[in-house]
Amino acid sequence: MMAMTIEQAAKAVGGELCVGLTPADSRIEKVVTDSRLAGVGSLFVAIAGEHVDGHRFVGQVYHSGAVAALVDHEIAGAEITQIVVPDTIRAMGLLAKANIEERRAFDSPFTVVGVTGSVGKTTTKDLLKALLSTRGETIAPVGSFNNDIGMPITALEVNERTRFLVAEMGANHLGEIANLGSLVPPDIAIVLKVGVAHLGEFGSVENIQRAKSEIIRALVPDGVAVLNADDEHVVPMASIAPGDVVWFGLGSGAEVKAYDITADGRDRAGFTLSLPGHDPVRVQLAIPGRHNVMNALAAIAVATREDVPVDEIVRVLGEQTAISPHRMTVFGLTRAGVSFTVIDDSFNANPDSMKAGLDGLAGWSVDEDGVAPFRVAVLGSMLELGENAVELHRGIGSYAARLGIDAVIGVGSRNDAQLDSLASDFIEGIDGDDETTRNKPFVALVHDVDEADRLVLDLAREHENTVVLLKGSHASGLSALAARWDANDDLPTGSDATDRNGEAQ
Ligand SMILES: CC(=O)N[C@H]1[C@@H](OP(=O)(O)OP(=O)(O)OC[C@H]2O[C@@H](n3ccc(=O)[nH]c3=O)[C@H](O)[C@@H]2O)O[C@H](CO)[C@@H](O)[C@@H]1O[C@H](C)C(=O)N[C@@H](C)C(=O)N[C@H](CCC(=O)N[C@@H](CCC[C@@H](N)C(=O)O)C(=O)O)C(=O)O
Ligand SMILES: Nc1ncnc2c1ncn2[C@@H]1O[C@H](COP(=O)(O)OP(=O)(O)OP(=O)(O)O)[C@@H](O)[C@H]1O
Ligand SMILES: C[C@@H](N)C(=O)N[C@H](C)C(=O)O
Repeated sequence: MMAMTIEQAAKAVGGELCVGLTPADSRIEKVVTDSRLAGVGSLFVAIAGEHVDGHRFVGQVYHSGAVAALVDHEIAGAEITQIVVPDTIRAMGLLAKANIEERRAFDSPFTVVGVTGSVGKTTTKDLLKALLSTRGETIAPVGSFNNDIGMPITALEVNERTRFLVAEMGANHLGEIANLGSLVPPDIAIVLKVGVAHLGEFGSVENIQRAKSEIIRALVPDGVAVLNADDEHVVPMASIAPGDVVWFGLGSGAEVKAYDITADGRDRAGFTLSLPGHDPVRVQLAIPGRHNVMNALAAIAVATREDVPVDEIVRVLGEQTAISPHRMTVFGLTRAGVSFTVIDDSFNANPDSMKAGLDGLAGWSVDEDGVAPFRVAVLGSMLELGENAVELHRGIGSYAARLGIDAVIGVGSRNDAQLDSLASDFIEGIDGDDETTRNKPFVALVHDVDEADRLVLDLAREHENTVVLLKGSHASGLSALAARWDANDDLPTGSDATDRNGEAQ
């Protein structure tokens, strides 16, 4: 972070300073929210969580070298100097704001790129970090740290040497992006897509559109809006842009545009990139998922604006295989003597990203021995969709069948009736869809990930070249199954495990 003393930090957050054994003019080196990460020069922000209240650790962090604690009530007897505020999360946001203002006042170029959208933020952030890092030190969030805790944590890493900050801004309520944008106003703001993620919380697509447009309103004067030209809900945001608008997409309205899109047998997309003032150039993405063409275009729009040469863009995107975990991560697995391929897209789910994941699975073609894939979709329920949830789940079941997916396993829950019922709606969507009845996939409803694990093994034993997509909301537990498979941990035991898994016990 930028040079800041405890006293200055207290002023920035409007807190009351309770000076302990650390002098008020001690410099803060970094900000942590976890006492286990506190070290010399740390400011520890105490946050009350679901399991423990971070205030419990205020007494300890002094002994790890921390210089101050941000608290919502004074901890009596603690040696460390404390800054007392009404709300520590809010205060951490104000500290991040002060950090960015300090950086802007420092005499060297610095650019904040804000990224929002219903899908693709983290992927775009990862691609952007790789591209902008070729021009200067770039800070970007860990994973999808995109809320009022994660974004300030990221912004507080900015120091004198930082050239770019990529700030991911997420929301499931109106006003959240406005808040993030007021803390860290972007110089460039990307709006990827207005979809239906968190439709239940937002109430309507129009509200999602309003929420995403908050990032444009938060732009600095003359800030640049990078907008999806193909999304009817994003296009109107140009009317509130304070400066230049850069359009990306596949249609005629785009200036940063992809055409002649192809995909290899692992669904890695290639496309011809058209950029104003440049000859068309071929780009091959190293990450799977045709949907990532749009994310790549948004990142390219910013990169070209920041003078990353086109040949560098082509090279970086062609080499960038790693994005944040559980997003279309592909790995092979031999489990209980059975080999299959996993596409782990289990970070979360909504109808747009479910379709993208299923498209990715459908995009797999014959293996090197010419064996056609047996494509299995293991789908957990999608949460936060409100009154449209049943219909949207049925629509996904029917979408999977129409893509020709060979097997659909809905993963419900023994403990959560809503998760269980929505998972069964995937199957209902297939059963009730006349257009798919002639070519129906194998379908099954299971009630926990152990059952899904065993069933996938059965299918993979029967079918050579089985490819399995894992996709569901966080609460569906599929990311835990992905982690279990990645580590190739033991098979679950269960009443029928011996029969099903034979030698695996
Ligand atoms: C505060 C915190 O970090 N919480 C994390 C913690 O939660 P939990 O309640 O279990 O915490 P604890 O009770 O264990 O601890 C409380 C605090 O005490 C600290 N502490 C603990 C032990 C100890 O020995 N010493 C300590 O100091 C501890 O560090 C805590 O500070 O753990 C959970 C599991 O790992 C985390 O999930 C939880 O993280 C919270 C939720 C969080 O907000 N983290 C941010 C860093 C963040 O940005 N996380 C993002 C999630 C982003 C998000 O939620 N986004 C919104 C909007 C998305 C909208 C988008 N889809 C769109 O369409 O725009 C969302 O609703 O999804 C991430 O991790 O990805
Ligand atoms: N442009 C896109 N169109 C459709 N689906 C997409 C797109 N980009 C990503 N996805 C899907 O969404 C999943 C999550 O991607 P990513 O983490 O980049 O999105 P996000 O917006 O950051 O999500 P969150 O808000 O939950 O952090 C991907 O694994 C993929 O299935
Ligand atoms: C976990 C949270 N950030 C999220 O993305 N929730 C949605 C509903 C999901 O898990 O799919």
